[in-house]
Amino acid sequence: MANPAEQAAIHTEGLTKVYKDFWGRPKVTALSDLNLTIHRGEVFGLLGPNGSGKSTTIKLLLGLIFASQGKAWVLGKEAGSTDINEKIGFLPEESYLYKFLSGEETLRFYGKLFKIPKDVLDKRVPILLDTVGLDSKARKRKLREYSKGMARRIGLAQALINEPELILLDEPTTGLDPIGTREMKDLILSLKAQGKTVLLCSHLLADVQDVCDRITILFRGKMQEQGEVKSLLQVRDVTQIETKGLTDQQVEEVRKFMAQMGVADARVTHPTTTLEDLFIRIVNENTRGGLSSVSSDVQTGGKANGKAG
Ligand SMILES: Nc1ncnc2c1ncn2[C@@H]1O[C@H](COP(=O)(O)OP(=O)(O)OP(=O)(O)O)[C@@H](O)[C@H]1O
Repeated sequence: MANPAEQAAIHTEGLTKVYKDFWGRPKVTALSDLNLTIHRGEVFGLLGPNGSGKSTTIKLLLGLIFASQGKAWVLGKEAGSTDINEKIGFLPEESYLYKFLSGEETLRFYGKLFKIPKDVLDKRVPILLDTVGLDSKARKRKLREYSKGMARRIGLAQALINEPELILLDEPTTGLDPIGTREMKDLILSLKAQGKTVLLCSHLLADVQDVCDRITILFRGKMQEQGEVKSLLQVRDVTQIETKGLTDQQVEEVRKFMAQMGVADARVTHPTTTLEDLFIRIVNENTRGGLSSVSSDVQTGGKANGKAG
């Protein structure tokens, strides 16, 4: 039988973290007995309110802190093994990038840290900047002039500089407007299409619902729920039939038919869209070039009010 510790992108068994105080006495149980298997190629969501143990889990997977009990494997090796770090990309909640470097210089700098040859970087850097939607003006500007959305984009490009197999994203849509959020979600889906594994930590439930195959919900360090997004959200005792273009009279016929079948509380309504879809449709309808032209307006239009962390 396949061994999940070797095969899975991430596998944990009884993973527990107890933070200790200055005197070495147990202070906070941040993570308790986490058993998790994330398959290669899936987008997996780690959900939970503030303080539920999401960042602790990421730090354990990256080998930045040690488990108090249990074990974690990443890409078939024990978490923290030096030879797997180069296969991992990480976008922290706050990107600590150098404010005096431009977007392009930032990527070259991190590329050099990974010892990526110059000729490879010459090709990869512009492709990555295109991928995250930083145009030719934006990529030359210093990060201290970047808006929060731009800082998030360059943070993601930096996380991808080593062409990682596994990408850990901590609150990737923080600070992004609805258009930037939609683009980030599309990017996550394109990473999945390239066969990458993505672990997405967030408390923004709509974002997670849109892109994740499976999720785990953490609360006070304990796993509360785990499964496929679709099946977790399915309301099993309600049947929904969708169709287009029914006249009011036809709707009335349907209602009568249901009543004849003995269905007392049938609701025949029009579905609602999401606020995000509505917002993006309005922006698209009012912009000649659609979404991409809006994001480049935002990048070049002097909206550099936020700070790159
Ligand atoms: N270094 C530390 N020392 C002591 N307690 C800590 C430490 N780091 C985190 N904690 C505590 O562990 C618990 C889990 O924290 P963690 O940062 O993992 O949660 P989180 O789900 O990532 O929260 P957030 O969404 O706010 O980032 C919290 O109670 C937190 O206060």
